Amino acid sequence: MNPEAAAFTITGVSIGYPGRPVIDQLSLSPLPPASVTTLVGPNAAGKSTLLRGVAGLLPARGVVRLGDLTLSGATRGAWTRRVGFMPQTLPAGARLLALESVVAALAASQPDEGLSLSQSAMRARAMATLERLGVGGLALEPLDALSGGQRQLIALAQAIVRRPAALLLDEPTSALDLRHQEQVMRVARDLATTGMMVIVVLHDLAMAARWGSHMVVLSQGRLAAEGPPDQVLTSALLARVYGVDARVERCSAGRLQIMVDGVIDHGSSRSGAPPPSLPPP
Ligand SMILES: Nc1ncnc2c1ncn2[C@@H]1O[C@H](COP(=O)(O)OP(=O)(O)OP(=O)(O)O)[C@@H](O)[C@H]1O
Repeated sequence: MNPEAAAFTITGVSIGYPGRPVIDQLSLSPLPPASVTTLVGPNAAGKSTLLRGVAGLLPARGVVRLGDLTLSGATRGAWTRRVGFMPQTLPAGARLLALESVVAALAASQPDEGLSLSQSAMRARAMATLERLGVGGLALEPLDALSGGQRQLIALAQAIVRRPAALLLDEPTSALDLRHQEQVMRVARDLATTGMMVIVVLHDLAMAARWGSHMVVLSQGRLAAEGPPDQVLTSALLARVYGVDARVERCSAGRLQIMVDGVIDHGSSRSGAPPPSLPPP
């Protein structure tokens, strides 16, 4: 168990952009160490804004706490060493090799760690992280030359190489094939079993239900629901938050499946009809 393992709490948090409030006074139940929470919600609900705010990349009001450390009270270095963040996309134009970029992410945490890994130890840890994600073969490739999915895996390696106590992953599987999706979610779960608190933004609700023990649903910057996925995911929630007519069923393997029957328009239900503003086919 990670000795830094501690609950992650978000209380009365508001985050936004100049002239554009997005997250409004959000409070969640404490997210315990050794857990995977999935963060879901419609486009523009504020999921990325929330993660970026609690990662310390956007100004946030309210209290974000990891154990006895708070976002507002910690230095940026102390917070980012303990709270790892994987953005939706890697910044464009990075000229580094993949391995160098992971070493750089690790090196950035060194002064705060109170220990100084040698260059070769950092390279070894970075290489092991790439191999764990199945992309050791990309180590000497320039980031600019990688596919979208490959860049996503390198971004994940950069986030986890520091071994943070809390890990925030923004749609880590959006560009990945089925095998890599499975691999990434397994890594997230394995990291949680070492004591890490992991939050993962996902659009695939069945995947979110499968991999998370706790689900948070955001809608228009506010909390729509949270709790165990099989209690949160109901037809009523999907209608209210996503505007779809859908059924939630358990398949023979015991996993939740979502079957969407149509879009809810003007009070119609299960019509499957296009919105009235569209021309007839
Ligand atoms: N840099 C920015 N400046 C101003 N507004 C922004 C900025 N980034 C996002 N927004 C706005 O904040 C709101 C929430 O966006 P956010 O990206 O957090 O949503 P999301 O739930 O992650 O969406 P998606 O599922 O589409 O990725 C949107 O209305 C968006 O237009």
